[in-house]
Amino acid sequence: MKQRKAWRVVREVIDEADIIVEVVDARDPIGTRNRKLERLVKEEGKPLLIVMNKADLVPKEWAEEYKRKSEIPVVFISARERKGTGILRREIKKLAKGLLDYQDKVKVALIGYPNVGKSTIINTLKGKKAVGTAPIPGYTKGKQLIRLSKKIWLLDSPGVVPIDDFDELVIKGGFPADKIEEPVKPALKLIGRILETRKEALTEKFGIEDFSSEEDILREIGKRKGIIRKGGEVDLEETARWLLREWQTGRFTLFGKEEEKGQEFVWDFEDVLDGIEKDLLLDPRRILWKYGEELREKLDNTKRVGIREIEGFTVGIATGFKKCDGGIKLLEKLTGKHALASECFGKKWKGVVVIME
Ligand SMILES: Nc1nc2c(ncn2[C@@H]2O[C@H](COP(=O)(O)OP(=O)(O)OP(=O)(O)O)[C@@H](O)[C@H]2O)c(=O)[nH]1
Repeated sequence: MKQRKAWRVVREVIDEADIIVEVVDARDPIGTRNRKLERLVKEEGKPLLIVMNKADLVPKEWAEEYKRKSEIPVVFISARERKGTGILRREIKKLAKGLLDYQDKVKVALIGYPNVGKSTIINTLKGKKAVGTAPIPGYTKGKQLIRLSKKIWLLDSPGVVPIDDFDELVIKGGFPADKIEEPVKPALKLIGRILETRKEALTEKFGIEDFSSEEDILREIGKRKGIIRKGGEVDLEETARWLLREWQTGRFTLFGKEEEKGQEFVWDFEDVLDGIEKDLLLDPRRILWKYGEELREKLDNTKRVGIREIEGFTVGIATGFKKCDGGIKLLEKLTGKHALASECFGKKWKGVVVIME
C-alpha cells in the first residue's frame, strides 16, 4: 500500500516536470538506478539525465568507464564538494533548449532513492544567490520552484523512489542485518551486485580471486573469517549476516580506501527495544524516563543505532552524535521514514530517541 502511494508521488513529479534528473550514488550505480522510473519517464516522452553523485568517493577512471557504457546521458558530480555542478547546469540547459522552442518555461525534477544526495544537490544548485526559492503564483501551495535561469526552474522537493524489494532494502541499509531471519538470499544478491559492479572489491577485502558462484564466494568468505559450525562446515547464515553487517556499516565498500567515514555505526540497543511497550510509544520522553540510564551509559564517540517496528510505529535510537539532528537524520535515512517526535539527551555526546510514522 505504502509502495503504491510512494510511486504515485513519483508519477506526479514526473508529470509535473519537463526534464527528469535521476540521481544515483556513484558507488553503486547499478543498485541505485531504477529501471521502473526510467521506463515511466520514457513512456511520458520526457528527457532523462542521470546524475551520479558522490563522485568524490569513487576513482575517476571508474566514473569515466561507466559514462562510456551508458546509453542515457550521465553527469558526474560531487554535490558535497560542489564539483561538476557547472556541467550539470550545462547539460540541463542543453536538454531544455529543445523544449523552449515550444514553451516559455521548463521545469526540472530530481528523482532518486533515499540518501543519494538529492537535497544536497538542490541546495548546491540554489547557490548563495538570494533569488533562491520563490513562490510562483498559481503553483501548488507548499511547493516552490528554484530558479536556475530565467526560463529553467527546479522543483524544490525531489521525488523519492521507494525501495520495494526486501533484499534491496537490506543492501541499502534499511533493515538491520542482525534482524534478518533469512540472510542468505540478500547476501547472495549483494555478492551478485558486487560481481556485476566491481568484483576486485572481493579480492581486496577477502583475498578471493575465484568468482565461480555467489554461494561459493559466500562459503569462502565464511571459511576465511572462521565462521564455522561444530561439524567444521561453514555457517552460511551467520556468514551472510556478518557480510551484510560489514556492508551496511560501511566497513566493506566497493572501493576499499574511499570509505565514507562519517556514516559508520554499529547496531545496538536490542534490550531496550525489546522492552518498549505500547504505552511508551505515545511520547519518546517516556522511553527516556524508563531507559535513560541504560542509554546514557553508552554515550561515547561511537555511533550506535537501534531500530524496531512496534505496533505500527518505528522506534529509533541513535547515540554518539555531536548534535541530535545528526542522529535523527541517520535514523530517517536508514528507515526512509519521517520523525514524528524525538527526545534528545546527553551532554558532550548526544543521543536521541525518535518515533517515526
Ligand atoms: N561524499 C559525499 N556525500 C554526499 C554527497 N552528496 C550528498 N552526500 C551525503 O549523502 C547523505 C544524503 O544526502 P541527502 O542530500 O540528504 O540525500 P537525499 O537523496 O536528499 O536523501 P532523502 O532525503 O533520504 O531522499 C548526506 O549525509 C550527505 O551529506 C557527495 O557528493 N559526496
